[in-house]
Formats: sequence, structure tokens, C-alpha cells
Amino acid sequence: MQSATVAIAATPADVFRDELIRHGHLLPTGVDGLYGRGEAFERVIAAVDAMVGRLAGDDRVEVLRFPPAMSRAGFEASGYFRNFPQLTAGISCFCGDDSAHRRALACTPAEGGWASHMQPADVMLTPASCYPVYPIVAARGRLPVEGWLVDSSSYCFRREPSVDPVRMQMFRQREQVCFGTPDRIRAFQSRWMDRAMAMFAALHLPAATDIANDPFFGRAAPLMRDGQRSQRLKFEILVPISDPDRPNACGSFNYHVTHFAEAYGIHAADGELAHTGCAGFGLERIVLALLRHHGMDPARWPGPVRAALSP
Ligand SMILES: Nc1ncnc2c1ncn2[C@@H]1O[C@H](COP(=O)(O)OP(=O)(O)OP(=O)(O)O)[C@@H](O)[C@H]1O
Ligand SMILES: [Zn+2]
Repeated sequence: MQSATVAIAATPADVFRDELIRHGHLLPTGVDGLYGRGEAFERVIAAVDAMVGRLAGDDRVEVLRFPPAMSRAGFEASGYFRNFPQLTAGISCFCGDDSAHRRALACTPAEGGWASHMQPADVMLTPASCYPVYPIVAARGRLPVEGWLVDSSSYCFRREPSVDPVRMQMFRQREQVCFGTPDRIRAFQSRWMDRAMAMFAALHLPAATDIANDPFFGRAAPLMRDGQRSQRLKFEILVPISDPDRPNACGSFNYHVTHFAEAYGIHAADGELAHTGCAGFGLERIVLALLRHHGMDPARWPGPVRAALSP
């Protein structure tokens, strides 16, 4: 009997990833979702980052920047592991003596290898750039009467390896974080969605808004998802990137009600629990959308797009 060869068709994500690698925008590391970035890619990231900064206009914001790790205590308080264990990752370290070191080196891959001799440290990888902000604001005591606005940014880690370049394990977020009354957060959420839509229009990207939910884990997930959607807590701005039929979130606009305020003890000037919200942009995804829609060479993008990026 003749054996049939089954040809597996390359997915749109495979094709797009190969193209990005061929043009030197992403440098493969051998791990899905983990890449080096080429010079042109980084230049556009910086331009998009600056453009998001300009959207804030005259808002009085406190600028905070973070490394891609946060304290385990701060992470734990957020409830992230309860809701998203599948995305969680921490840092582990070697804490042994000389002989433990020798045992680790001698440990074969079949026995787990040297990495199985590492201990969880008091440091977790940051899952979203707003997370390190809450313990800092909480530690300052009550908020000012008018509330507070933070502009944060960091590399983020999510354990969601994928061949699709839009779904990375490490990527950068630029986020605005708002503290105050429910009205203030709702106004912040819609202001930032309008600003973001104007930005995508200026970048000539086909963007649409939609209501969304977070990828909750386990049995409680349907309930959590429905609650988030019925209360209209999360909106996304979606742009087709790898796959024209499956647009991806390039920006997310979230109202947390009092979730983080309860978790960290963040109080308004009158002592009530504060409400919080965040407006986050995925910088890599925006650059990938630009490369997808305008071509692999940023020098040849349409004039108005280049002008919007470097006014
Ligand atoms: N794995 C990822 N790789 C690259 N960018 C990401 C990734 N996950 C999220 N982002 C970006 O960070 C922004 C804010 O994160 P948020 O948690 O709201 O995303 P999300 O809703 O979980 O995204 P998705 O629905 O695609 O998983 C997203 O709008 C997106 O632009
Ligand atoms: Zn956030």
C-alpha cells in the first residue's frame, strides 16, 4: 500500500512570523513567543510609545517605569494566580551550597536537570504593567480628592507560547492607570478609547472596538467572563494582524470596580474604597499591525503614517 504524504498547510500566523523573521524584525530564540527585536522594529516601538504618550495631552499624570518583575507579595495580593494560573510565571533561583551545586550540575535531563534544583524566589514576572502600580499607590495613604493618574510601562510576561507572533510570552505594555470615583473611571475609560481610536485612524489601521473578557481559568471562568461582560468592564480595540478573520486586541480599557482597591487597600480622600481602571496598549502588537498593513519596510510606509509616528 502506498503511504500518503499529508501536507500541512501553513497557517496565516506561520506565514507572518516567517516574514517578520526574514526581514529581521523578530529574531527567533527557539522558544515560541520569545524573540529578539531588530533595530527597525525597536525604532517603531519607540515611536508608537511616544505617540501613546502624546495622547495624554495635558492630563496631569505621574510617570512610573518598571522592570519586568515585581514582588511576590505584591503579585499575590492582586489575585492573579487565583484567576490566571495558566499565565503565571515566577523567578526561581539557586540557593544551595557547594555540594548542592555539584548535585545540580550532575542532575541529568531525565532526572529533571539542573533547573529542578532551583527554588521559587520572592520575585514574580509582571503580568501587566499596571500591577506594580497598585501597591505603590496604596502605600502612600488616601488618594487626593481629585483622584490620581499614573502612566506606567514595563515588559510583561504571560505563559502563552504560540507560533502566532501577536501572542508573545514577553512584550511591552504602556498603560494609563486611573484612581478615583466610578464616574471618573468611566470617563477615563471612554476618553482613552476615543484617543486610541484616533491614534489607530492616524496610523491608517482598521480598528474596531468590542466588549471583551479576560481569560479566566477553571470552573469559575464562565461566571467571571459573564460578569465582566454584563457589567461592561472590559473593552478592546481590535485590529486584524496575523489572520484577517481573527483580529487581535491592540488596546484594552478596563474598569476594575474595587477589585484592586480591596486587594491593596487603596482609599479615596473620604476613606471609601477607591475605584480603578486602566487603559493599556500592547506596543509589539501595534508595531506588528503596522508591518502587516503597511509592509515590512517602515521607510516605505505611507507619508501620513510616518508623519503621525514622528511629528
Ligand atoms: N501575549 C501577548 N503578546 C503581545 N501582546 C499582548 C499579549 N497579551 C496581551 N497583549 C497586549 O496587552 C494589552 C493589554 O493586555 P490585556 O490583558 O488586556 O490583554 P488580553 O485581553 O489578555 O489580550 P488577548 O485577549 O489577546 O489575550 C492587549 O490589548 C494587547 O495589546
Ligand atoms: Zn492594567
